[in-house]
Amino acid sequence: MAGEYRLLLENAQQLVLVCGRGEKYLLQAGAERLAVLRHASVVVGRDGYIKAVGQADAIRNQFSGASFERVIDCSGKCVLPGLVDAHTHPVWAGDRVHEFAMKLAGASYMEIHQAGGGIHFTVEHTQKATEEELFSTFKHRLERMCRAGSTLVECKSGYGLNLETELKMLRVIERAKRSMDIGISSTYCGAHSVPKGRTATEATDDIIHNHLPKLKELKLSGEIHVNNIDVFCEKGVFDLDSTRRILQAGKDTGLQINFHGDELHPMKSAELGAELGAQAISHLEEVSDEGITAMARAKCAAVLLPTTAYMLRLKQPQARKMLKEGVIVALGSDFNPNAYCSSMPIVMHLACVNMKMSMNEALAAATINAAYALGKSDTHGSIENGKQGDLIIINSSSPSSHGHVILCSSTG
Ligand SMILES: N=CN[C@@H](CCC(=O)O)C(=O)O
Ligand SMILES: [Zn+2]
Repeated sequence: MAGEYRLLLENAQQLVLVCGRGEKYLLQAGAERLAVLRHASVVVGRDGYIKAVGQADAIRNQFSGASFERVIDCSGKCVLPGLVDAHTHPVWAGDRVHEFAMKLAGASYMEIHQAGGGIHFTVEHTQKATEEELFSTFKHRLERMCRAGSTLVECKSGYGLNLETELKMLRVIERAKRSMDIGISSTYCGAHSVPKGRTATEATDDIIHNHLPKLKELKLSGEIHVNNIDVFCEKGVFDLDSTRRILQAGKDTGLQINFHGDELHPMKSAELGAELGAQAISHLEEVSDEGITAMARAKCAAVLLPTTAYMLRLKQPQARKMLKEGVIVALGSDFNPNAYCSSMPIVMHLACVNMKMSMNEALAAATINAAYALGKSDTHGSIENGKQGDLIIINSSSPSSHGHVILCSSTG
């Protein structure tokens, strides 16, 4: 085949497609049998999309007359789809390392929050920071994520709470979306905490009557395009009723529902998410059995966050039960000032050790299923013709050994 192409990754020892038949997600059985080709190659076109995947010999013959901007010999190496991080809070100012000492001394996450620290501390500093300062630290954080293999990252606002600062955060995320070689799914999380001096009902009304209409206006003018809506549905933060009102209003504005639920207390968040048609719910350490059943039925992804349970010494989310019941299990780093982990390989490792997921389940959860949680599994999360050429090469012949990412190519 003649023509000009961007990239040829040639003769990988293992080309881990994850899936290869247009699957939108993998349940337990599918995750156990990931699609893998040996001695295989992949071609990415100049538009950044995958044009061919197959045995190295067949690709060599098929593209014998073609030219490539870059050819990489992947002999002895392993190629995987770029990792997808389905939950991060990466835009903020103000270090909270002092709270780590408080937690080690026995304070709980909620005790610190209720005493005006935690999210409130970060909000105070983020409100004062300039857009430029926020962008500069955010950019470095994204670069670190990319170096660890993430090529698509969900990024939340939520340390502004007032409209002005929420928009500042969303503008920063939008700027990265347009200027950086990493995919971003942006989330409006104005209901991350109840602002000091307000009730949850007042905050809910403000979000519904002021924040969401403004987001709609900015979308129409092409200034900011947000993908998801999030609420921290938790005892002492937003109760089930306020959560329902905000999520429904967000959905009516055209946003995908993707929210924090059942983290510290059982809230029936999973049941609510399934009823509202949520694309995903994160955390779920305290999910009920009925909630798990409802999520499986509604094809609502569970975004599990092993760093949070580790950092806060919470009980682990019941990954095994969710998988057994047919829930789509995805993973996220939950990168935030309280859980400073930008590496999806570490997240996958924690998921295996602490949540008892198999290595293949963790890989499916950090690729195709995380892409599904963001409504992007048509274009991301596996190595298939027509998908974005987001690929990582590791200097190891097997995806599960201790290889390092040596190239992370994202077409943004
Ligand atoms: N639980 C709520 N939000 C974050 C933590 C944010 C913070 O503490 O700054 C989470 O997902 O873990
Ligand atoms: Zn979070």
